[in-house]
Amino acid sequence: MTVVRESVLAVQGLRKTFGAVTAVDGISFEVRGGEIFTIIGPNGAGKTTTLEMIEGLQQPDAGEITILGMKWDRSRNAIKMRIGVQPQTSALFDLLTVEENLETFASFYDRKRQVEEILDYINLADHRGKRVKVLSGGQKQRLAIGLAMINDPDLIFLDEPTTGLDPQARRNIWDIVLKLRSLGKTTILTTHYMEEADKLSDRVCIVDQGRIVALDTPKALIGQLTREREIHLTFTEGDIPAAEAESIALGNPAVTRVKREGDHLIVWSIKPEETLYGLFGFTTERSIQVEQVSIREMSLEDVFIAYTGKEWRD
Ligand SMILES: Nc1ncnc2c1ncn2[C@@H]1O[C@H](COP(=O)(O)OP(=O)(O)OP(=O)(O)O)[C@@H](O)[C@H]1O
Repeated sequence: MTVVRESVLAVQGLRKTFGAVTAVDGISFEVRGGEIFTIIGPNGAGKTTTLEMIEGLQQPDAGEITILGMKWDRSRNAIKMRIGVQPQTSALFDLLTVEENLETFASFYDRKRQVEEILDYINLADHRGKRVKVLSGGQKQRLAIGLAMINDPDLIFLDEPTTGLDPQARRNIWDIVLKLRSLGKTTILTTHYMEEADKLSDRVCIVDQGRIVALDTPKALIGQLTREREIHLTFTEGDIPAAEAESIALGNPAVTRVKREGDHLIVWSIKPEETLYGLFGFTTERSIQVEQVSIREMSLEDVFIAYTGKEWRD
């Protein structure tokens, strides 16, 4: 059975320029209920500007935004009640405690979740009495997400919630994002981290220079790439067996390219299993020992490079 989920956000032809800079250059997409939808792109790609226009914080030069069936110009208050925007950590009240920050934000809304419940979701119950100024970067980000959840929104916006955090603190944020999905919430996330987009997202929208270069599930984006895979082999007995294996690999029609650096051989093949089978046939026959073998999986980073021709930098 196919479950058709309703559209919670539709963006059509969004544009924004700042003087000579076109920050957002005709962006269109649709987000369905319950999705984690990630906008990823390098610095200056237009992620924040796109998000802020959708959040009603910046006025687009052109384009249409429909949130939960409503438009900003006609239903500003109704939209604000049903969305949650993660504030910058600099907007938290430094001298108030975690709990007091949550209570203050809760007082702005009629519909709200219990502070207790939010403390559990963001895993800060043990730190509820601490002032914000003594929290770690990761704890501040978790509190900021908690503040975005306080009005029990249907749609939550998280703008680079993990930038600058260490790997463990980033994972703690991922857990919260996944919890949001299990609560049935829709999350729109921006990030520079490809691995994060891959792990968390139902769909990823890759932007570069204000335009969408690719949009799909991480699996589909990676699957659309060439079937070519990179095989790495390191030979125990050094350069000579590696050079022989190089010539065997070059004779395989599935192999598109070979590169050898001393005892290390890299083989690009559109049929990696078949190529490896051939190479292992040769090494077994010649009693050549292979120290290490690996096949590099394609990632969203390869998708970005394939679509833009540019290297990715975090
Ligand atoms: N208020 C502004 N005035 C002038 N230029 C702006 C303004 N806001 C954004 N820009 C420019 O628009 C482009 C897109 O910026 P934006 O912040 O949306 O990108 P981003 O993808 O969020 O980048 P980052 O990952 O660095 O946050 C950049 O070239 C930026 O310098």
